[in-house]
Amino acid sequence: MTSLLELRNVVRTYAKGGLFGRSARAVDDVSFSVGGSGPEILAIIGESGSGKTTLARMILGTVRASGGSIRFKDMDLADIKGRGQRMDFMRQVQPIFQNPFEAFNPLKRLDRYLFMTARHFAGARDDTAAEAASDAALRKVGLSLAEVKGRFPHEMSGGQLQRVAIARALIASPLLLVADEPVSMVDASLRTAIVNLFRKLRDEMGVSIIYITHDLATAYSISDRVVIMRRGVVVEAGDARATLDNPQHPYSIELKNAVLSPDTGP
Ligand SMILES: Nc1ncnc2c1ncn2[C@@H]1O[C@H](COP(=O)(O)OP(=O)(O)OP(=O)(O)O)[C@@H](O)[C@H]1O
Repeated sequence: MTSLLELRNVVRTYAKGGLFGRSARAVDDVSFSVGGSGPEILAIIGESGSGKTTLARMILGTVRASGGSIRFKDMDLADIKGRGQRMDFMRQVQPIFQNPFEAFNPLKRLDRYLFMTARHFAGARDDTAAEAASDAALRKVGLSLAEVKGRFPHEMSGGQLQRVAIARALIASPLLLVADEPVSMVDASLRTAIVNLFRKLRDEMGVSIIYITHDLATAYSISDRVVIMRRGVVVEAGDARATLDNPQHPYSIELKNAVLSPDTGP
């Protein structure tokens, strides 16, 4: 089985400015794959500035790699051309952002986003079809269209809104979700619900998820594999439990010791 997503020696540099045109590597020679043996949750773990968001943007195709290759289902992202190919890729690879209040325009009703996605990515031809597709997706995240219709973002809680964002992504029937710190702005009590939802999406809908986080505890509880990054470089990668139970790299050990209290495990 070929991987759903494969990164090989991916590099992203940014100009540092200054007289000599120096550049810095936000992502430096990163290789890993996702979904080689069926749907999975891969956590990318690292502290602020380790290059996680840059990596997510390259996978979503919104930032170009400066070097290396990113292949989605055997198609190099650099070769995607024209609106048709771009829309097809966007349908299959959907983003979930950190702050759902920033993901939605506060002046726009939430159902507008859902209906628009249903029309663009789920082939809904009229209002009835768009409503049906939206309701079906909302039900997968424990909501319904009746609860969301006509409401503005500020009329929902952070946890509800993040579930609406996930439902919007699901309308497209994606194969891969790229979730960048999706629970860091959500109350602790709702974090587990969203984390459990990701598990359900993997198991029941066959969606693979790249779960980007600095939180080792949630990464441990949901991911199948982990990639630990520091300053743009992968320092350790492997099976989630094995890696986080027994980290080998000094940075991973430091991260584990710093973040987790002894009684919460891993
Ligand atoms: N557009 C940009 N221009 C210049 N430098 C950038 C740009 N985007 C990111 N960087 C730099 O690349 C490095 C990695 O940033 P990135 O946001 O990917 O890290 P991160 O792990 O996601 O951090 P955080 O969790 O704080 O978002 C940082 O040093 C950052 O300053």
